[in-house]
Order: sequence, then structure tokens, then C-alpha cells
Amino acid sequence: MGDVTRKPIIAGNWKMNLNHFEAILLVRKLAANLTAEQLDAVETVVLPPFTDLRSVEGAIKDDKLNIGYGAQDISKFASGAYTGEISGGMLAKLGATYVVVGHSERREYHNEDDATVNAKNKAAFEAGLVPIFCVGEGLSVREAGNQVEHVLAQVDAGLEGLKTEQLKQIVIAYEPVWAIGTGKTATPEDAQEVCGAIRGRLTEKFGAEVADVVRIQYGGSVKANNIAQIMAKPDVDGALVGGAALDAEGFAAIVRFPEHVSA
Ligand SMILES: O=C(CO)COP(=O)(O)O
Repeated sequence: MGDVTRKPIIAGNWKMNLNHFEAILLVRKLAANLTAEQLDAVETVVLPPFTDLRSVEGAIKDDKLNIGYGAQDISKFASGAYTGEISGGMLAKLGATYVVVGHSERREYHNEDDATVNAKNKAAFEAGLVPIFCVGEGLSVREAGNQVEHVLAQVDAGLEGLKTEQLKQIVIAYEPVWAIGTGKTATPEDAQEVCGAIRGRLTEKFGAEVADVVRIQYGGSVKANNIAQIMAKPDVDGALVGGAALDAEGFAAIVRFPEHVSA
């Protein structure tokens, strides 16, 4: 990271995995694999399925664990006749602090467009939640060399109309779609190219006051053996981890990345 201090944030997106019993077990094992100092140095967040949230809340609060939690999606509506949807208010009531917005799997399988993603970012703030706002290009865009332009357009659309105080809190996750679940990690240089361009855009549009404090994560096949190189890049402030977050020891090893650096 550069000269501005941004607390690293490592978040585990469990996707559609683990029932509520398995969720409690994973959170407890994760905490058992990390010291208070390690949890203090890196903000650690788990993002379970909706059905696990109440159980995760219990495990974290009962044991006073220094681990944050949130959901993987949010309705753009506050309440009403929207069968199957979950509102931000419901998530906030469960003590959630974060919510993933605009994950590529939702953009792809649930047809979420930039306008929906923007509405969800707003709904999250409305409920007092912080969005982990995901952007990223597919393989064809990458092969054409248009990744920066593509991602900046997603950033512009997703942040439209947000207030300065909200912009300062948001977490942006750069997840190249071709690197998700494929074992193909972007090189640290690839990650830096796009994360740096995102920060540049934030500076241009909202000034350094916002750009210097926004945390930008990289996501896509992050593992314990590649996290340190990625985190060494100046504009990468964290990681959004999928598969490797389902294993308590593996995820704990990612959270301990500052030690891989000094080792
Ligand atoms: O999509 C991701 C996190 O949101 C990344 O998933 P993987 O770490 O499994 O590639």
C-alpha cells in the first residue's frame, strides 16, 4: 500500500455453500486459527448465505469475536410484495455490516445491470450497511485489452448519485470474471493496473478526500500462497475470497498475509 493508511479488509464470500450448522463451525474454527493481534491488523469479514446469518451473528456475538459479517445480496426495495427478496433493513437487524453488491455471478445469472447495482448500493447505505461493490471484466474484454475502460464504466454507473460520506465508506472489489473459481489468478500487476485506474477515477471525480480512503479489494482465485504479492501492490487494500474462504485454516492463512510478507 502507498503512504495513506487504509486498513486491509479480507472478506470471505461463501457463495451458496454451508448450512447454518456448518457456518457456526467455520466461524469458530476461523477465530481459533487467528490471534487477537492478527484480527486487529486485518479487518476480517465473512459473507455467508442469508440462511446462516442468524447463526453467524450468534457465534460471533456470544464469543465476542472480532470478525465482521454481511450478506451476499440485497433487495433494491425497502419492503413490500417482492417474493424471495431480502431487504437491507432485515440484514441490518441481524447485525450485518457489509453486503456484496453486483457480484459477477448475480450480473450473469440474475441479469443485474448497472442500474440495478447502483440501486442496490443506495439501498445498502439507506439501511446503514456498507456495500462491497463488485466490478470486473470477462475474458473477451480482457483479451481485447479493454479491461480498464470496462471496469471504469461499471464504477461510474455503480457510484452514480452516492453522497461523499457514502463514497468514503464503500469497498470496491475488482474481480476479473476469468479469474473467479478458475485457479487463474490475475498477476499482481494486472490487479494493480485496474485497482490503480479505479482509484485514479475516484480522485478525478470525487477528489483525494474520497479516493485516498476507499478500500479496493482484488478477488479471483486468491489463496494463501498468492495473497502477499497481491497485497503488496499500492492500490490493493484487501481481497474478496471465494473458494479458499470455505476452509477455516486456509482463510486464516490469507488473513495472516502480513506475516508472509515479513517472512
Ligand atoms: O468470486 C469470488 C469472490 O467473490 C472469487 O472466487 P474464487 O476465490 O473462488 O475465485
